[in-house]
This record gives sequence, C-alpha cells and structure tokens, in this order.
Amino acid sequence: MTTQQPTIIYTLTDEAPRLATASFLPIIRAFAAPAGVNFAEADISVAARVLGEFPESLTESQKLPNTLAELGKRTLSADANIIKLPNISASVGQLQACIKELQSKGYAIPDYPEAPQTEEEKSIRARYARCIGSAVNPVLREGNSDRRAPKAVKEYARKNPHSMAEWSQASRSHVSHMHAGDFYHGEKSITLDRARDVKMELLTKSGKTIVLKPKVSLLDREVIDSMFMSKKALLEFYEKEIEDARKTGVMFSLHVKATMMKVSHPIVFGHCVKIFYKEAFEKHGALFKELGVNVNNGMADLYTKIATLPQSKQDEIKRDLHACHEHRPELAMVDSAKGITNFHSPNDIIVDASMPAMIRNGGKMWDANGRLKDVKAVMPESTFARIYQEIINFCKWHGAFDPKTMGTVPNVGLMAQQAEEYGSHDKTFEIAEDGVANITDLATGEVLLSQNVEQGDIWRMCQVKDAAIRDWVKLAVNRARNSGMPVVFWLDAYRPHEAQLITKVKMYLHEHDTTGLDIQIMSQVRAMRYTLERVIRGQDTISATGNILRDYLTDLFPIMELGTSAKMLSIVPLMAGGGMYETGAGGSAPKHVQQLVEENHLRWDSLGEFLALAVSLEDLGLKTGNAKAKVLSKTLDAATGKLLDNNKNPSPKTGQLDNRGSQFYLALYWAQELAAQTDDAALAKQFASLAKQLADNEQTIVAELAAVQGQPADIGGYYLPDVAKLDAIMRPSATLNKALASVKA
Ligand SMILES: NC(=O)C1=CN([C@@H]2O[C@H](COP(=O)(O)OP(=O)(O)OC[C@H]3O[C@@H](n4cnc5c(N)ncnc54)[C@H](OP(=O)(O)O)[C@@H]3O)[C@@H](O)[C@H]2O)C=CC1
Ligand SMILES: O=C(O)CCC(=O)C(=O)O
Ligand SMILES: [Mg+2]
Repeated sequence: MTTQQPTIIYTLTDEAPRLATASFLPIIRAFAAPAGVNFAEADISVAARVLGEFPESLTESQKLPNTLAELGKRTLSADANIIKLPNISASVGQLQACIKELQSKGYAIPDYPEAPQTEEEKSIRARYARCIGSAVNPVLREGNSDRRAPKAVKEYARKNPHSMAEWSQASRSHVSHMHAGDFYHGEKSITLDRARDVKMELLTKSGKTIVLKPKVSLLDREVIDSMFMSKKALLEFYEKEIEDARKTGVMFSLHVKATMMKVSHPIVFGHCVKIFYKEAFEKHGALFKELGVNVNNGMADLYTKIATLPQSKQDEIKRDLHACHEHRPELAMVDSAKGITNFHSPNDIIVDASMPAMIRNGGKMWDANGRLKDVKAVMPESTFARIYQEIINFCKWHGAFDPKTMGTVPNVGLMAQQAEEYGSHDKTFEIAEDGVANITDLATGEVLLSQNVEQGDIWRMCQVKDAAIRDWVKLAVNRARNSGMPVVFWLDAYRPHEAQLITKVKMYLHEHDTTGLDIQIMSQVRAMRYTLERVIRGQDTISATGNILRDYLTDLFPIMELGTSAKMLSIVPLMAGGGMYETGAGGSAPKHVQQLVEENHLRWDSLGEFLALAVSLEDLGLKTGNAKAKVLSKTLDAATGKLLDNNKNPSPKTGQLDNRGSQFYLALYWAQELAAQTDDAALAKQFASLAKQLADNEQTIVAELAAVQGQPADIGGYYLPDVAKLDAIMRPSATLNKALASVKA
C-alpha cells in the first residue's frame, strides 16, 4: 500500500464480490491510469486473515502481512480513500472449512481447537477467534454511516418495480420478543464525568472475585451501559413461544445476528435449539458432551459430531430428534430442497436480511415442503425487535409497499469507533456463577454500574464515544440540509442508554444552524410508524439511528424500495478526514458463487461498486486537486445512470447478461461519456478510441461473454481461489481485454 501517487485502496474480500472484483479491477485501472490514480489492493478475505494470524506456520513465500490491521491504521489518516466490499463474517463452521482448504493447499496452519486444553491450544483458539464473526467492519469503521439510494437508482426502481408479495389482513405472522429479563429491561447507563480506567468483575455469591476484563480505558463524556440477559427468562420465553407456535399452527423461526453479535447470539441461538429438542438433549446430553457437540454452532455441528458413532447409535439419536418434532411446531426452512432448517447454522438466517425477505414475501417463510407459510419470527432481544412488529402491523393494514410510489428512507447511523452493541464482543461474558457484576473504577474502586446476575446470564458492557455522537449529529444535520428531507432520531427515552443519547443529541444540535430543518426525536416504534405513514405517501424521511438499527434499516428499506440493498450508496466519512466507501449494504451472496461454479453465471450486481467508486474518485479529486479524477467521477455517474436506463444489470438467469456483461456495458458507457465531455480534452481524446473499440465490438464481446455460460467453472477454491483461474473465468472476452489494455496511462 504505497502512496506516492493518489491511491484508492480496493479491498479483496470473499465470495461473489471477490469474483466481481477479478473482472472489475482491470477495468477501473484502465480508466484511472490516465488520471494518474493508482489502485492498491488490500486482501481482507477470511483466508488472508487466517494466514495473517499464523506466520510461524508458513513458509517465507506463503507469509502474508496482517493487511486488516494495516488497513485499520490507514483509516486514521486524513488521506485514506478505501473502497470496501462486503466480506464473509465467518461462523465456526465456515472458519473450519477455510482452514481445511488452506491446509489442503499446503499451508501448515493448526486445526481449530474446539475444546482447547493446553495453553498452546488456548492461544490458537484465541487467534482464530479474531477471524470469526464480524471481524472486519468494526476495525475499519472509524466513522459514522451515511447510506442512501441515489436518485437514479430510486427512479430506476420506480420505473422497473420488483415483485412484492401480497399481504393479507388475516396474516398470522408476527414477531415474538422477551417482555422481561432481556438486555432492554435491566439496562443501566451513564455518561462519564471524566476519563477513567475501569474493570469488569463478578463478585460471586460464594465469595470469589472473578475479573472478566481487567481494564477498559474510557474517555471523558463517553456513554457506557451495563446490561444482561437472564438465561432463566430466555429459556422460559423460548418454551412459551415454541408452544404458542405449535398450538396456533404457525411456523417457528429464529432470527439472530450471530455474525455481528459473535459472542452473545450463538449462545442465544444454542439455547433455543436445546429447548426445541429438549427430550433428545436430556437423553443424550452426556454423550453429546463427550463428543463436544456445541449447538451454538447449529444442528450442523451435532450431525457432524455424531457421524463418528456406530450407525445404530446415530439412528437412535436421529429418531429421538425426530420424535421431538411430534410435539413441536414446524420449523421455517433455509433450504427446503436440502432439508436445511432454521436451526442448521446460526448464520444462515441473519436478521437484517432475513426479516425484510420475510416481509417482502407477504410475511411468509418456506416450510419443509417448499410452501410459503405464516410464521412466528422470534427475536429474543426486545430492544429492536419491536420495529419489525410495527412494520408487519402496517403491512397487514395497508397491504404491501408499492416500489413505484413509495418514498425513500436513507439512514445516518451512529457507527464510529465500535459504537454500542456492535463493539461489545470483548466485553460480553457468559456468567459462571450467581453474583454481582460490577463495572468498577480501577483507580478509586468506585462501582460505576452494578447488576445482579445468575449463572448462564449474558452480561455485557457497551460503549459509545462522545466524539462519535457529536459527529453523528453533524452528519444528520448535513444530510438534512443537503437533501431537504426531515430527520428522525430513533431514540427511546425509556431506554437508559438512549436517554443519555437524547441529552447529547439535543446539546449537539445547538452547534448547528438548524433553521428551516425538520428534526425530531421519537422512540423506535413511533419513528417506524411516522416514517411508514410518510413512505406510503411518497415522502422521504432520513432515519438517524444507533448502530443496530443502522444495520437493520439499511437492509429493510432498500429491500422494500429497490428489491435489494446491493444498490445502496454507502459512505463512511472517516472521523480523521478520510473516506471509506462501502459497496451496497448487503452480504457476500454465497448462493451466487454456487451458481458460478455450476453454470459459469455470476448474478452479482456490481452497482454498489460503481456508486462507491464514483464518490471515491470525487473525494480523491477534491482532496488532491486532481481535476481528471473529478471528470472520471462525473462521467462514471452518468454511465451508471445510462446502465440503469438501458437495463444492463445482471440477470439472475444463466444464459443472460451477467456481472461481467454488466461491467462491460459500464465500461462502454463510461468511455463514451469521457469521450463526449469537454472539461478535459486529453481525456476525451484518449477515451474516444476506447469508446469506439468497445462500441464497434459490442456484439463480439457480449457473445464472448455469453459463450462461456452454461457449464461448470473452476476457480480453484472457495476461500482461497486460484488467482490465475479466477482471472481467466472472470475475464473471458479476449476482445474486451485487448481494448482495455490499449488505454495508455
Ligand atoms: N458489509 C459486509 O461486509 C457484510 C457482510 N455480510 C456477510 O455476507 C454473508 C452472507 O450474508 P447474508 O445476510 O446471507 O446476505 P447475502 O449475501 O446472501 O445476501 C442476501 C441476498 O441479497 C441479494 N444480494 C445481495 N447483494 C447482492 C448484489 N450485489 N447483487 C445481487 N444480489 C445481491 C442476493 O439475492 P439473490 O440470491 O436473490 O440474488 C442474496 O442472496 C455473511 O457471511 C455475512 O456476514 C452481510 C452483510 C454485510
Ligand atoms: O460485518 C458484518 O457482519 C455485517 C455488516 C452489516 O450487515 C452491515 O453493516 O449492514
Ligand atoms: Mg447489514
């Protein structure tokens, strides 16, 4: 990552976005070279992160730097300009698959120790822990979040509305969350009066003091919370809801975010599985323990572990598990054809994407026979689950949203510096014994926050820094001013943490000229209702939210409005002055890789990358005085608009235009826009020739790209694809490659 030349860092990630990058990077390098803009790659894929953790296990030529850590440092410099594509937030199962693939490729990294005993195993496990879950985003997100649908994209969706299933007033789908004993109900929160170092400790009833976190350094005016989820209350809740679903005949589905909430949600998930299959777990509990079964990683873990048992024993266990289904409700399926249920793996159903998908489907999910049915969507934590019940109520009453007429809901999210729950993993603990959980000032011994907890409860501390809140308020005001839209801060005065935020928001709003702006503060449920009443009238409303609602709403509204969150512009103005441009707001689409490998068709839409690149170039142009970069940005935006107008997005169907074809059209339109512009004559001249070559050869290039489809594609690996094979698969048009190579820097 050298930076003599103005440089944009382009991340290499995983799955579909990694594939798309193999074809897109050569295109953007060709276009940016005449402007003297350099693209550096930063590999932050799961495989690269794993290899970066174990240098001592690798040969000299295999060694990789810790790119993620370097990139994290980079976000703190004023000239950072990073394009960040979505990456896998790995479950333990995915991590193990990645390790296996790397080992098979000759990387002598250690196995993942499932039950570490020795100090060495514990250390290996701790290093692998750094690679699982949402390990990338929190490191890079040194700024708040600005996600919105650009005007051209919103207009495209209005003209080409995606399908929306009907909602019936008789729908029995609903959300179930805890009404007591969850994180919301016992939360305590304070704003610090000065910088302090604190520790987190448990004083057990039996008289022990267990230091869980020896030191957390807190800044002046930082907000901290202490909250816990009662295991007892959680188990009772599950028992009641499972029974309710059975009695009332709706399917049961559990929605968590085990990737982001990588410590707490696997535990929350595991309890549900154990309650659902209670009798089987009671009967075989000792054996499961001996085998090291851990259903926090899903039923997939159980099936893998029992595979070593004699067939007769396996059959007995499976019979006992099936017997549980007799008196349990139907489970929503992830893949009916393959028999994969909602309990298979905690990260198969990721709440931010899964709830919008259900709402878009008229409140239904798939049953074991591939039929759509009403469902009880269980989200134990009540703090944010209520927004989904509110939107479900709204849809039951008003019917499905109409993408042709609905307003837009951009988001300004409090995300910087590991804000709130999404930064709490290293301060989240499963309580070993009943006692008192304290956050205590290290210097004075003063107990700042205290909770009575019981064995099995999940206790955590969350933080949000004052500077991050101040910056968030500024961003919200700027967005309101620039867009002319009203802003609603989704903050609940009854929640202690948010009550602290409300005080700060009110204070920091005074730092800005808000004349003529419509800025309100409402609890989540009221904010949802207010926003939806506007949405169906075609009116736009900015949601200014905390970190979790940022995540939830930036899938929810885009999926209703645009059919996907992939088409979002997602900017992270870094607090140190740089910019990070995320592509879309969605995931890394594992299903898309499968289609490529089986049929050589990549349905991934790179629109998010196109949008991110335009703002990244614009920012670089402004900050470095590079006028050519500004021209590139303006013409890229125009080309993206043309791409939408001409409907050159990838099709999901094999045999039709795919990601590579869509990228070709972007290149064609971009070259044409550059040739036609009059701001920079040299660029116009350079790109006139490319525009001509691409236009003259349009049919040939599209035919070359289409010819490869329909047969399997070998990319030489899943987590660590073979770069040469990947490039060959993703760049199959010799004519396009030759034209790009002809552009002179
Ligand atoms: N910023 C980040 O780094 C993020 C990473 N993730 C990670 O991604 C993985 C998968 O997450 P999951 O929630 O299942 O989401 P997916 O990646 O599976 O996305 C859900 C669906 O959205 C559609 N989609 C998303 N992006 C695009 C795109 N660019 N073009 C076309 N369609 C798109 C696809 O629909 P269809 O199949 O119908 O085409 C896809 O199946 C996980 O490891 C998760 O942690 C998730 C969110 C953000
Ligand atoms: O980092 C992750 O695991 C997911 C991030 C995400 O879903 C988002 O920011 O929208
Ligand atoms: Mg998300």
